[in-house]
Amino acid sequence: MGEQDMPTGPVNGPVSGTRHRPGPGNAPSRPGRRRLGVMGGTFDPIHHGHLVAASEVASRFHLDEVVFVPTGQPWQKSHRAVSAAEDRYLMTVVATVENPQFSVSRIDIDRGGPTYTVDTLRDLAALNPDTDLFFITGADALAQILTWRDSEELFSLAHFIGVTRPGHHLTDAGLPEGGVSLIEVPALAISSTDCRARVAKGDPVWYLVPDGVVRYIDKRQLYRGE
Ligand SMILES: Nc1ncnc2c1ncn2[C@@H]1O[C@H](COP(=O)(O)OP(=O)(O)OP(=O)(O)O)[C@@H](O)[C@H]1O
Ligand SMILES: O=C(O)c1ccc[n+]([C@@H]2O[C@H](COP(=O)([O-])O)[C@@H](O)[C@H]2O)c1
Repeated sequence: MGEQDMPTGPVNGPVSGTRHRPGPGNAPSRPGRRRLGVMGGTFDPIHHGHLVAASEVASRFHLDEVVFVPTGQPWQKSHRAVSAAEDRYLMTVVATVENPQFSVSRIDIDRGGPTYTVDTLRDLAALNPDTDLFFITGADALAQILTWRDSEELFSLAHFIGVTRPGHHLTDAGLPEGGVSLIEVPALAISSTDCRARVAKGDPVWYLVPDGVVRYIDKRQLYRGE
């Protein structure tokens, strides 16, 4: 099945409101350049929804690598306490260590201050010459993108890939034409919020997050008092 022929029907809600069919067909493809996926997130904790999204986009967009970038200070999550950046960073390393295509960057943590994706992409572009950047977002994050800092500049720095997420409507309405691709990924109704709540209640998170992350949460006693 060719990329343009892939099913566009809903897995967990319609992929609609698009100006083009979902898929990588409108993503830039420039010969000789590296293709680097960027998966930004708070990862508190990282779960299989993040990993499946990154893996699926890497395959469909023929990416050479996906770098996971844990946020330093996620300013749009200031209404709740976020775990220490070092814990979120280490859980992300533990979760990705066995996949040779995955890596983790500390740039947003080490920059300090509130995390803005425009800074993430500027820094990654400077560190990676001759590379095209593909920023991966779930449907919920994509819907908020016009509230991000310098949102108009984002689309000149990277191609954005919106992925389906159970309970959220995936759309590129209002976003620059050609700047975004929408794709369907295997539906995993997992959120970090739910994982934290489960740990707080004493419910298992086995198989929602990688085994090493279950052990890390336990070792560091994360989310117990929430
Ligand atoms: N189950 C999922 N399927 C697809 N994309 C996801 C899924 N969970 C998170 N994402 C995407 O991964 C990125 C990082 O998400 P984040 O670290 O905020 O996780 P979260 O589960 O949404 O966290 P929280 O519940 O704390 O808000 C965002 O673009 C988000 O939309
Ligand atoms: O740039 C911004 O202003 C901005 C505002 C909110 C979220 N983001 C980015 O969106 C990604 C997912 O964020 P979050 O808060 O849903 O984990 C992560 O890379 C954040 O840095 C970026």
